Amino acid sequence: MDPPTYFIVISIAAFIYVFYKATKCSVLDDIPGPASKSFLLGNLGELLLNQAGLWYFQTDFSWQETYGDVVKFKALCGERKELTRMISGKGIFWVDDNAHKRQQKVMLPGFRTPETKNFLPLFLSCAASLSRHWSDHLISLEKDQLHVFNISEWASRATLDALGQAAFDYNFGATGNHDNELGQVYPNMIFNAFGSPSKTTLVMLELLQFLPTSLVEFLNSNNLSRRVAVLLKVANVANAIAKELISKKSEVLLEGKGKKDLMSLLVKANAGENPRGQLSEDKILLPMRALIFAGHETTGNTLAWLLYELAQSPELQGKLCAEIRESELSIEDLEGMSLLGATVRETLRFYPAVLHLFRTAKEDDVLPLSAPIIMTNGEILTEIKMPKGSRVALSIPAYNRLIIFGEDAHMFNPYCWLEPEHVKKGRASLGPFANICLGWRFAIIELQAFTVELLSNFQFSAAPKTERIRRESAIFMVPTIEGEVENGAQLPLRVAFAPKGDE
Ligand code: HEM
Repeated sequence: MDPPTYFIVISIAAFIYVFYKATKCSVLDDIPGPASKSFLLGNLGELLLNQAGLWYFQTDFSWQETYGDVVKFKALCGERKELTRMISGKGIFWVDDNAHKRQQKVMLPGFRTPETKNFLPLFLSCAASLSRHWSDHLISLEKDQLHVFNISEWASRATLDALGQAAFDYNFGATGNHDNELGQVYPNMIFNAFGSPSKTTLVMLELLQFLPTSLVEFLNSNNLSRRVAVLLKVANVANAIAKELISKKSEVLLEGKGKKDLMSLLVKANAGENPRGQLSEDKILLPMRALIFAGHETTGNTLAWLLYELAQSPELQGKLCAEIRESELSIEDLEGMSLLGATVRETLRFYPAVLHLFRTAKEDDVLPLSAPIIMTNGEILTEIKMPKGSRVALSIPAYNRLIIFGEDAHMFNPYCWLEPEHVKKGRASLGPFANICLGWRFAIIELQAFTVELLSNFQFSAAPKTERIRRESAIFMVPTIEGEVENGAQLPLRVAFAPKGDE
């Protein structure tokens, strides 16, 4: 078949499939939910073209309030695998079943509590490097002149450097404007690839996911669209650096001089596996891109949102500064800073970096419900029968505002984590710390270290554009400015030197 005919056949097959999907009846049809807004996109536009989470919990109209905690919505929602491959390679986020377990097992030793705690000095040093950069800039200004930094950009750069050093013993040079290629292509990568998509882009992305993987891989590898080009560029640079790093790590390990960064631990753990459980040489590259993806934009965006909240609340900022002043910077002290811990936890709840988890039932299954739901036909269900192939999108922003987090779950209130009752009701083990992220300890210590270092040196307050901040949905929750969304991730805050001592 020549390429044009092949393309026409594929397009017709895709259309028939889409038509079949859009009109097919399902046992899930009686679950309450909004009417479909578009034949091709269903309700996907409402989910992905608005501010992150808005459709679940905005006060004047919300899916959560109108339909409850389980909502049926229409979308093609094909397999997300190709999307995942393009972002993070065929690593832990792409593989299933046994391959997933193998990758988890090999990565786990790097994420245990003692190993993660060892990263504290390194995080503090990366945060100090950001502080120096900002200080130099502030010193160069006229006296009393306040400076507005794009916190989003700097948080992204600094957390990329922290990840590079902790995970790979590698300097991306993102904070210091060095000439590292990866340090240049990674910041803002997610927004450039996924931020503010048009309806056409969404339809194309959805349709791509119904084509055979090999064809999609071929199309993507040759596609010159701006968004795909961003991802390809990052993938190529990351793969080249990963290869260079792995060969260095293996040599060092063979000489018995392995370091304590995640990648060295991973190469070591893999070498210690029995040959059947070992990842092959090319597969050991896979975690690197997955780790950069999972461990940089997540903490970068969370840090930006945390500073945003502090800028809105001088009282909270002052109390945190006081707590930090009274403590040393050891790991024990960090653990003892209860308001700091509560603020980080509340930021993770209120601004969840990851917006959705997508899951597909591999076989007929039953989804138990924590509370009964009333179907449109009046039936009351305490569990949902999920036929094989059913797709579920878990909204983390919606989950994190459930009543289980308290009556004031719609407000940012770190103090609630200090109330013994709040934690006793089991909330501590929910949401932010749910058991799905390998890097959660890493993330908490990193966020604490950055907050301590930055608040020890600077004061944050709102800038003129701060009130126009939007929560952009770009796989992650990314801050942008109303009216300037096309300029990418932005969180402008005024930064000044912190008053010294009792000033
Ligand atoms: C604010 C920070 C973070 C948040 C909100 C977060 C959130 C998440 C979520 C929701 C998942 C589940 C994804 C899915 O199943 O589709 C996940 C998985 C994962 N995260 Fe994180 N993460 C954060 C930081 C980190 C860091 C710093 C690292 C590594 C340095 C990391 C490494 C991973 C890995 C390896 C997985 C895959 C685990 C598996 O599939 O078994 N994360 N994370």
